[in-house]
Amino acid sequence: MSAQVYLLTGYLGSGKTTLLQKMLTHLRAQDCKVVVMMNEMGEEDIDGEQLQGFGFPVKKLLDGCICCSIRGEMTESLKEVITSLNPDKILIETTGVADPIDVIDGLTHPELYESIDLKGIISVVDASRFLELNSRFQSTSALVKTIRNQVKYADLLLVNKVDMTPADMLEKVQRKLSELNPHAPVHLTIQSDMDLHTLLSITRLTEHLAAQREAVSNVPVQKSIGRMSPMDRLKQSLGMNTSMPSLFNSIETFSYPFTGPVDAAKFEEFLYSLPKNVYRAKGYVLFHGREQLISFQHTDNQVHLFPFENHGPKMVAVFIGEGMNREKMITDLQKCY
Ligand SMILES: Nc1nc2c(ncn2[C@@H]2O[C@H](COP(=O)(O)OP(=O)(O)OP(=O)(O)O)[C@@H](O)[C@H]2O)c(=O)[nH]1
Repeated sequence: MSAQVYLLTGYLGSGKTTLLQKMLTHLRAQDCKVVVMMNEMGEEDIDGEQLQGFGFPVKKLLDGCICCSIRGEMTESLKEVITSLNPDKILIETTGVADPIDVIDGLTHPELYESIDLKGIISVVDASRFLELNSRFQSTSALVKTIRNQVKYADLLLVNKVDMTPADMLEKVQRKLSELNPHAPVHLTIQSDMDLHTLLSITRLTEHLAAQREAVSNVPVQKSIGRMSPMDRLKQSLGMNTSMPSLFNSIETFSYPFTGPVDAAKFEEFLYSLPKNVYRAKGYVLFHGREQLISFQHTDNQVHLFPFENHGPKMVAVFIGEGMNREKMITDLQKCY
């Protein structure tokens, strides 16, 4: 059985550890095998110390951010945690400056894919500081992009520190959050306090959105155009693909198990022609006429293929993106054999 993974994200000091402690108190009362993975930027593990008393193993990833410098370490730690502890649930608290896209990248390592069930991305927002943070840095800065992605890709938003936030500011924060992510349920909280049964029953928004997408494609255009831009409306009326940002803005992943060796040139061509909404592809594949397993990596239209010494991993491809056309991608992959 795969381990249910909950990813806690949110800017520095927003209330992630406070929430984690509440989740652990709740889970301690149940017969549940839990592992906590904590990531801190420095060499000192401050928050981890606060979690020692709960009786669950705490795996620490220090001195780097799991979304970048120690992403590989997170993958290795996860593999080790899953094989040695076989937990029901893994709670991962990221650093405040981690971009969820990159963390998902670390979580979707082809060797981990089937052992992990990402239940959801929970984002804690400090309501008293969100507007200031959002405008303090240049809108193009990497940090603002990260802060926005923490909201944009959340499956559930905790708008925390409501006790420190004036009512008019709170209203503005909520408006801004719903512009960035119109789909995630929003919970206003003090000390990250919310119903934990609801929190733990979270599901990925992409699952709902896929159902919505199907429903939308079956209804007359007029019924589905309410939230589209004029350009998208025009495109849809012409039968073209729309970007539909407000409808389908959520990061999703899927895996494709290869059924045998593929043609090297065709597969490389497939990778190079992946559309821009596929942010990442990676996995292991066998090519016709070659014995060695090949590890492949695709990002931003760059493709890297290298022989992989270890024959252990399965032949599988993992994709990360937004609004991906899975059927077309699978059809194209099947043409590579
Ligand atoms: N007033 C107020 N303080 C809060 C609230 N939630 C959390 N805090 C306090 O804010 C501080 C930071 O909370 P943490 O839970 O450590 O935040 P974090 O997101 O884990 O912080 P980093 O690990 O630095 O990213 C702590 O002192 C908390 O007690 C709240 O709703 N209201």
